[in-house]
Amino acid sequence: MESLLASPSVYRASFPCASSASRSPSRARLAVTPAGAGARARARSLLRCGAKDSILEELAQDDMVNAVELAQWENGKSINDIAASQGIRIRRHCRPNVPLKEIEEELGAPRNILEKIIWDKEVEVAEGHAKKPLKEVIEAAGQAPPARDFYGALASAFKRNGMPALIAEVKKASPSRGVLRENFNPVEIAQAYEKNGAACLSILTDEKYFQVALELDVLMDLELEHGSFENLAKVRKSGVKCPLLCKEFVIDKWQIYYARSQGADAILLIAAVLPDLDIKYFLRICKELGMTALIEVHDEREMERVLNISGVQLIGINNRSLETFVVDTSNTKMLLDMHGDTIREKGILVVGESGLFNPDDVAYVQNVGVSAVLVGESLVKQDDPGRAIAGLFGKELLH
Ligand SMILES: O=C(O)c1ccccc1NCC(=O)[C@H](O)[C@H](O)COP(=O)(O)O
Repeated sequence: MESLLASPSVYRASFPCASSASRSPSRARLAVTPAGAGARARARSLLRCGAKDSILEELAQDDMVNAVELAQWENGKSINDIAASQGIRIRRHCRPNVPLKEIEEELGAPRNILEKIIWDKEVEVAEGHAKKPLKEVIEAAGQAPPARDFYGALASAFKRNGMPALIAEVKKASPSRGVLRENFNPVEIAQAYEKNGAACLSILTDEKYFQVALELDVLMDLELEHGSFENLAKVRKSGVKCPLLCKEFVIDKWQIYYARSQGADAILLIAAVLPDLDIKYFLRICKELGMTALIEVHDEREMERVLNISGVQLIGINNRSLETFVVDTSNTKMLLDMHGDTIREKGILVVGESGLFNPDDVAYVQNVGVSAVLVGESLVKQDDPGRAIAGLFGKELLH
């Protein structure tokens, strides 16, 4: 773990971002990426001027980053330019210490709820860095009990049941659905899910948008609150054995180390938010920590991007657009009809996410090639979320 403790100064400066959006965390990362002698030399000198970071060293020695990515950095493109060139519509403000009003004068209001969530997350993560410096969080991650095998648990549950493995979601509320469960006891729900055959659990850690019962328009005007990983830690400490997914809006490595320190075995990476280089870098961190990354896509462009990244084991296809909230399960079929062969060749396991309510829905996504499902609303809303699992699958799941 020691090799991860210190990073070159470009990394230490990544939060808060420098004042201009062009000096972004992603850009800082690009500064140490390879693909050509110049890049390697720059990477080496950055590694020299800071301390050792094994992930950076590894990135500096292989060809994970292509020439286009490097050229974008060399031409001084901002994180938002780079993201837009990859079809990403979510913009970053990269100014966590600036009042939102000022940011909105420059960028306009957030274009949708996902962008709003990310803008708030930038502030929350900067506060996290200030309260618990990265070094401390990395040390805590290193001292946590080893991560459980999230991918392996899904693969064996799929085999055992002949049905998609279940990642059962522990969430109180969501931006699209409001409050799902008034009497919310995350530990009780997690234990009931495990008892009734869930292979893994997904724990929402965003406090503002997933745990507060408010109408969307009110939510959009709220003052910022701190994120919470409390439920994750509580479930981990309760004796639940299932591997746990930290369902977070990850934009910075601090969140991954923090999640690990709180007991997460897997983390969500959203392709609609993260440029390729961030995904590659975060995948490396997950690997070092023994964690699984669930990489979420919603459309064809995101799927193509993710399939071009090596080391991806688990792809989630979200049937819900996080920008419009429209849910359409045929999205999974459409993307698997197009890319199923490549996915099978690469041995990637696919998770069908959102909008699954009954055995027909589960059979539908299974028939198009899904090996696991991520389900929240249809379970958590029931009086007995554990027993609701048999209702969802049309039979009891084996442990
Ligand atoms: O669900 C939302 O409203 C939402 C809004 C913005 C970002 C993410 C959001 N949800 C995350 C998810 O996609 C679901 O929690 C997950 O896939 C489970 O879906 P469901 O079974 O439909 O609760």
